[in-house]
Amino acid sequence: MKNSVQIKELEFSYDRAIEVLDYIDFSIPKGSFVSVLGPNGSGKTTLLKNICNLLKPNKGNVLIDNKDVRTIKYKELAKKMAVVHQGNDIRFNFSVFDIVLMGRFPYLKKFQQEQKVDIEVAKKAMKNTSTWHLKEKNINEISGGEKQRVMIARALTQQPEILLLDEPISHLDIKHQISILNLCKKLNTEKSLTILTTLHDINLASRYSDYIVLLHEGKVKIVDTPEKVITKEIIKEVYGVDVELIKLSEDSRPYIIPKEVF
Ligand SMILES: Nc1ncnc2c1ncn2[C@@H]1O[C@H](COP(=O)(O)OP(=O)(O)OP(=O)(O)O)[C@@H](O)[C@H]1O
Repeated sequence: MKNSVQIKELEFSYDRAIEVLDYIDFSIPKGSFVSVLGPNGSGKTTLLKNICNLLKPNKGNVLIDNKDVRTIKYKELAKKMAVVHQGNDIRFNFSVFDIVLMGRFPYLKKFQQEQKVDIEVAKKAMKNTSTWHLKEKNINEISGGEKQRVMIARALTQQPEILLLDEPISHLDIKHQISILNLCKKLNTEKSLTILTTLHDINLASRYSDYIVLLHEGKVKIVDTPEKVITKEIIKEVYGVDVELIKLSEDSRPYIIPKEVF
């Protein structure tokens, strides 16, 4: 199987004294759905930022389709990979539609106006993320969950081959959590879009992922299928929580219920 992303012997620190990522080495097969899990501060966001070339590793490198990400031109990379970061503070008063349409920048020449096709792509992405009704609103006058969906629409407007998502469902209610993950899964199965997402919800990660990368204190504890990663022993070791595992009859995936509840 071909790999979309290869992370090779990667090490990173914000200040040289403290290693934040320590020898990260794994590959993401083309068209797979991969979740990055791990406790607060384990390095998930930092890893994503290294993968999309926002941070530079101290050692090792990231290959996208066998090319070092640091050698790929900005627009070329933006056609391959779209990223939805956490936070998304936008200082200017753009309309939601203008923000989504900005996702077409890799396809436009300098000062070139968006064409009909660009508008159609943006509209489709907004319909898919249930944000079309927000199109005329000011980006700073919508809710946190709505903004999160708008930023996903913008990323999809880039028509990438790889989608990197940092906590994409953290502000969403259960209905929108499921609809965003279902959309990702649909694009993943039907269009072979490679998905790499950080998540905190272990059960949703188990339900949707082909593979889970579990980070612990800046190191990869395990990369494997949900069945192999989500065990009582591993969850206890990494999160320090006792859990019960359950399996539903309709799928073979493990789900957890915490035991330490009073
Ligand atoms: N800009 C920064 N400068 C210095 N240290 C940072 C910076 N950003 C993060 N860190 C530190 O790097 C480590 C990893 O942080 P990171 O945000 O990658 O973790 P995370 O797994 O995404 O956490 P969370 O689940 O809380 O979002 C933490 O110890 C954090 O304090």
